[in-house]
Amino acid sequence: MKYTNMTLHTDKYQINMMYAHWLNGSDREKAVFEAYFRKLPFGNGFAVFAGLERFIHYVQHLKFDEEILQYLAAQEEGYDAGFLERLRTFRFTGRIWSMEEGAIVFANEPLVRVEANVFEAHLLETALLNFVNYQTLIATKAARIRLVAPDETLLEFGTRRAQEADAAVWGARASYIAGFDATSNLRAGMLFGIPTSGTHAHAWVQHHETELESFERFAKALPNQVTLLVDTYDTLRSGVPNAIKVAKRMEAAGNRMRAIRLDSGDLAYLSKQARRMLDEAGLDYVKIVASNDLDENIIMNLKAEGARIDSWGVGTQLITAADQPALGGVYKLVAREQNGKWEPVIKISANPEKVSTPGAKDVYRIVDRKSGRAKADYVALTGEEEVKAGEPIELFDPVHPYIHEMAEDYDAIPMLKPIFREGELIYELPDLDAMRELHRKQLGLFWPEHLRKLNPERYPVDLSVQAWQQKMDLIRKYKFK
Ligand SMILES: Nc1ncnc2c1ncn2[C@@H]1O[C@H](COP(=O)(O)OP(=O)(O)OP(=O)(O)O)[C@@H](O)[C@H]1O
Ligand SMILES: O=P(O)(O)OC[C@H]1O[C@H](OP(=O)(O)OP(=O)(O)O)[C@H](O)[C@@H]1O
Ligand SMILES: O=C(O)c1cccnc1
Repeated sequence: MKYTNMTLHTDKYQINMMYAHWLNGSDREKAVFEAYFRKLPFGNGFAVFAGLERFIHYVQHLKFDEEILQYLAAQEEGYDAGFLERLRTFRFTGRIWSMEEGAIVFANEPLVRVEANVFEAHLLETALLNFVNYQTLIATKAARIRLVAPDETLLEFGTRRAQEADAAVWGARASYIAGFDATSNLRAGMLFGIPTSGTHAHAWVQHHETELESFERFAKALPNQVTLLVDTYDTLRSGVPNAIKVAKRMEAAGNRMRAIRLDSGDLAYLSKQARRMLDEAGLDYVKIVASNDLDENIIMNLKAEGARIDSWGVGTQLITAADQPALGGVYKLVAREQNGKWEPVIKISANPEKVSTPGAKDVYRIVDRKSGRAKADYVALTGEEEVKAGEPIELFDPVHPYIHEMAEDYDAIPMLKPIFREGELIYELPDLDAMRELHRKQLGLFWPEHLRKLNPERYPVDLSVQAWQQKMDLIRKYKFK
């Protein structure tokens, strides 16, 4: 890579706003921004948060080096030399709170909160949204696939179709957090410690005189890792019978074939036939892997058809989030410091869903003590004490306020964790297996109605009365002044 410094991985307007703040002398005024999305992807009932590790690394390594400063100096904006000098010593000195990777998250709740001088807070927007929107999208897609295949092995095969190299490795990581078992991408394996797995391509078979010879040679080369691709010529007449011959020879030498792979045709029919043939040959331990443009809908259909598939290889549809290629996460200013005091700010819109919720906020997952299940997420202003003390709180839907109830016997789990304080990293990033475990445990908090793939029941994200009241007051102020 020619250039790995990510500091200019931002939209030019951030630098222009930083410049204008610097010229006006407002660059050290404090601001609070929150990142959230307004609509869940894929019609799903939840999303899986991911992207924090990359964001932390980015924040820690922000540096306007000589090459960057020279590039900025040459821009037609004509930035003042004093501004460039200010950038030379730039580092992030603020505070950040975030959801943890693997957490179950919802629309209209803060996922990341940045409290910093406005100069620093602006710079982070683009990269933060870029990382979190993509990784959260892929983790959510992976979670949908995991939910339809709870007991099978899931292999991430997407690199060749990913939107370039970063998407491949970070997408592999996001998939692993949300329940995939392995990736075919060795770089993702090496960078993040994700288990890796690989079979062979049709080219291996085509490169030999006969399919049987190709299978034998492959089995000889990798006796502990033999998965044979059986659909190059004729799956049931040639591929499976040849694989059986090789498996039997392996048995005689004290080895066991792992699996066969089906990559075309009717995967339900072929897997049932192949299973029967393998079982009849006494090879019930040889597993069946399937691939070929799979997604959660096809996998669910295949299972409903009684397909005998132990392991699913999923590429294109997962890594490109093919049915929804972007998550619309946004980063909005919610408060600013004025004469040493915090002042909430609002963005009004003709579209009610786009009216922002003013004030710095925390998110609590309200878990009913009787059922042990999550009832709602409760978004409260950062200073509010009732929910922290477990006092009765009113849960009401901010879009339909007539829908409300009191919560009394609950545990409130604070969802936003402190990540940076005065520019110092204070969060210990868990390893990937701990993130997977966190994800699995969080899923267990929800009723299945909120998790189902098709038309899930909407999980409530409620505003505290104070947050709601403050929003109403500001709407009135701007609408009627
Ligand atoms: N029993 C089934 N029910 C529903 N969908 C299936 C079933 N079997 C396979 N599919 C899916 O149908 C699609 C078939 O795609 P397509 O016709 O392009 O594949 P093919 O012709 O079998 O193989 P190739 O990839 O070599 O073209 C794939 O997405 C596959 O996963
Ligand atoms: O289908 P995906 O979910 O993306 O999974 C990865 C695919 O990549 C490989 O085939 P390749 O793309 O090389 O060729 P093919 O499409 O002709 O099978 C593999 O055999 C899978 O079919
Ligand atoms: O290992 C495999 O079988 C594999 C890996 C990537 C893409 N298609 C298949």
